[in-house]
Amino acid sequence: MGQLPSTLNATLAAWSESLSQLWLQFFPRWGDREYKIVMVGLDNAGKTTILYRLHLGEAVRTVPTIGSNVEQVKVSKHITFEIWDLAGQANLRPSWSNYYQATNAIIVVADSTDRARIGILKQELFKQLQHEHLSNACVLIYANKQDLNGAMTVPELSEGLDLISLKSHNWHVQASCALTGEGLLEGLQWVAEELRRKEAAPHAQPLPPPGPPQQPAGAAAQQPAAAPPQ
Ligand SMILES: Nc1nc2c(ncn2[C@@H]2O[C@H](COP(=O)(O)OP(=O)(O)OP(=O)(O)O)[C@@H](O)[C@H]2O)c(=O)[nH]1
Ligand SMILES: [Mg+2]
Repeated sequence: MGQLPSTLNATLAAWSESLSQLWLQFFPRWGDREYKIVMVGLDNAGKTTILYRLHLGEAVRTVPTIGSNVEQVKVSKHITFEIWDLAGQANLRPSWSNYYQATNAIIVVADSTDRARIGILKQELFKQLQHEHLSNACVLIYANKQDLNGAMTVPELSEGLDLISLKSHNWHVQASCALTGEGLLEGLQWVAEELRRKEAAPHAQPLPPPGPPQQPAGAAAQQPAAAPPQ
């Protein structure tokens, strides 16, 4: 059999690629899906430790984050989360909203031993959830540092954050220890289930389409995956 001319070959390949992209767009359950998650919380809560525990499977040494870290975490065969870890220091919190566009879920990390600042975390939580780009996001709260003496239990933390009055968003509190990884995947599985449930709902608001990661306005330069966390 004769060979197809190379231009025809290239055209056929391009068509085939476009068709498969179109297919994935209309039948996303049959293709891979990527969702954007933003992780916030006060300084020293354990956000960066959580991100790298999930991404690398080990506890890394951290320094306080200035800017952000972002990594991909695969939660199932077809679902990948792009998780943004933001800086928790008080003067850096105003930058959080620069990252919210097209966010599917927000993770709030609490240092469960930090009883003194639970009121500040509550204020931040309720303030952030008023942001228009988070109106359709579900909320996972990690009650982190459960390995430490005096850590608030999940009911104690829920009360401290007054979650009973949080009606605008679906939320879930997950006990966790970032050093061992305990509870981290369970939390992400809740998020995955929430997103699946929303997509399956007959009148679900459309989720932002999967696509290349967006560089948030004003975001700090990203580190390569292998660089040590900030
Ligand atoms: N015992 C214990 N220590 C933890 C846990 N998670 C994080 N840490 C420690 O808490 C400290 C702060 O952790 P980070 O991950 O840097 O905190 P962060 O929330 O990213 O802080 P910022 O970047 O300043 O917002 C580090 O010394 C971590 O090792 C945990 O589950 N248990
Ligand atoms: Mg950090």
